[in-house]
Amino acid sequence: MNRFQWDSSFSVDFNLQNGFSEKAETTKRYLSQMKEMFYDTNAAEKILEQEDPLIYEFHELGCPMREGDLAFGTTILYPGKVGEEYFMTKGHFHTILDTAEVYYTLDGEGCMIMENPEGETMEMPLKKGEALYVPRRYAHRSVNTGDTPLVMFFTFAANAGHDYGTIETKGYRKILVEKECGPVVIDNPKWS
Ligand SMILES: O=P(O)(O)OC[C@H]1O[C@H](O)[C@H](O)[C@@H](O)[C@@H]1O
Ligand SMILES: [Fe+2]
Repeated sequence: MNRFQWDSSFSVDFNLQNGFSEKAETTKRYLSQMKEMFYDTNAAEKILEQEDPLIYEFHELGCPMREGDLAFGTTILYPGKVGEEYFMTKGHFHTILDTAEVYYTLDGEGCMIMENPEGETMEMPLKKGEALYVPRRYAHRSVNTGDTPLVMFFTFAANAGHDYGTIETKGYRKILVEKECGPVVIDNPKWS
């Protein structure tokens, strides 16, 4: 749905603390929709016996997928864990692989896990007040390592597209888990 005139100028409210907007459309992802993505499937099943927690939600503006436009919005990733693994977004490659993305952390703390099709991986902290550049060709998944919502503003080429398939079937090479010393990046035991 195009509620905005993308060939004209417009402004949108985004709350600095919670990322919410009156104008944007909300999409919610619950644990039941992504339980296979966490490495400890038993821990996920156990949580789901009691409740189906909201893992994250994002707020977009229905930008047309046109070359030259910029899609933007916010993601609110809630704190929590499935077993030792922190709540995270599904993550994706862009269908047009050669397109980058910028994230600005409005609140909370976390980590961006990235990998390219050649298997090179990168992890970068998401810190309140910092912008993070996700380069072309890298799949990106954000992880909340704190105990408050991780709130991020993002923008990317409107025609980039989302490719979940590769990540959904193979998973990420690296995952972020909580150990006694704090958050640690480890090899994904489920990765194949
Ligand atoms: O697409 P997901 O991995 O579920 O993440 C949710 C959303 O958050 C990101 O910030 C992206 O820029 C959005 O395009 C994306 O759809
Ligand atoms: Fe993206």
